[in-house]
Amino acid sequence: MSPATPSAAPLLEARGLVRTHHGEGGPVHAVRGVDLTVRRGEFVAVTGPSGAGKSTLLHLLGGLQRPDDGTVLLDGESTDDYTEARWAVERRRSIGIVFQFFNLVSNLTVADNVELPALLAGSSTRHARAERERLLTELGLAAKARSMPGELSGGEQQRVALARALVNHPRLLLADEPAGSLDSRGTREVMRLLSRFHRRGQTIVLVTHDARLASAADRVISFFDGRITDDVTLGDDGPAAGGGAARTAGPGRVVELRD
Ligand SMILES: Nc1ncnc2c1ncn2[C@@H]1O[C@H](COP(=O)(O)OP(=O)(O)OP(=O)(O)O)[C@@H](O)[C@H]1O
Repeated sequence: MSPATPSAAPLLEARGLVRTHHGEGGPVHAVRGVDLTVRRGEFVAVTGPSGAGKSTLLHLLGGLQRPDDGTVLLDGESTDDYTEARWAVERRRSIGIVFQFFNLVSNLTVADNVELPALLAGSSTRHARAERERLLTELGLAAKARSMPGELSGGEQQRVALARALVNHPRLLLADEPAGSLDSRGTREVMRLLSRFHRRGQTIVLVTHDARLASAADRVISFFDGRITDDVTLGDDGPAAGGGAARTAGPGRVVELRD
């Protein structure tokens, strides 16, 4: 199957995003004015050194943190007036998130971890179970449905987290260093799965400090000191939409991550 062709309509837009953290050591200007447009079907990687502000940016895009200035638009709609509750609904229904440390509910089985967001979003028990079975089978975890998260390897836990993030068919998947705590095998597996879901049309924004992982995406944004410093569409002659100087690059893709 060939990669999904992004449509013209932006799924996600950031305009002039600014976020300063106020810690004990004084203000940290984590995001200093970011303009970014992500089209439906794109797989965008945001890469840069530790402390560049990548996680903060991802948190702003998913409503986990609020910007000091600027706007996030989802499907063209401003989120400026979104309450925490509204963002929570958005994350339950249309924005899936995977984190470096999985964030599974440790006292729920694998099956329940995956079903829970579906039930919270209003799915029937039957539908939630069917979706859970489909995803766990696809991710090679059907035999682990009754296990507790702590009984699984890191790679398996991250696959459960991926199933949980995808169970409601979100428009957007945000991934924050999803392979950051995995060994090389687990890393390859997670990246292969991200590529697979992307080929089926899943829009993904991946944050990683690892440039090799970033090259599994079809667009790579370099982030440094709170700003976009480069925006490259890989293996495509068209410019990337919005934010930073777009250019194209053919070679250097990490093809072995694809299945
Ligand atoms: N809640 C917070 N309070 C204070 N400072 C913070 C907070 N969160 C992040 N920072 C600081 O903001 C800067 C950007 O952090 P962020 O986690 O966004 O960067 P990153 O590029 O994702 O880094 P890493 O790759 O190490 O996760 C860092 O200097 C970090 O210490």
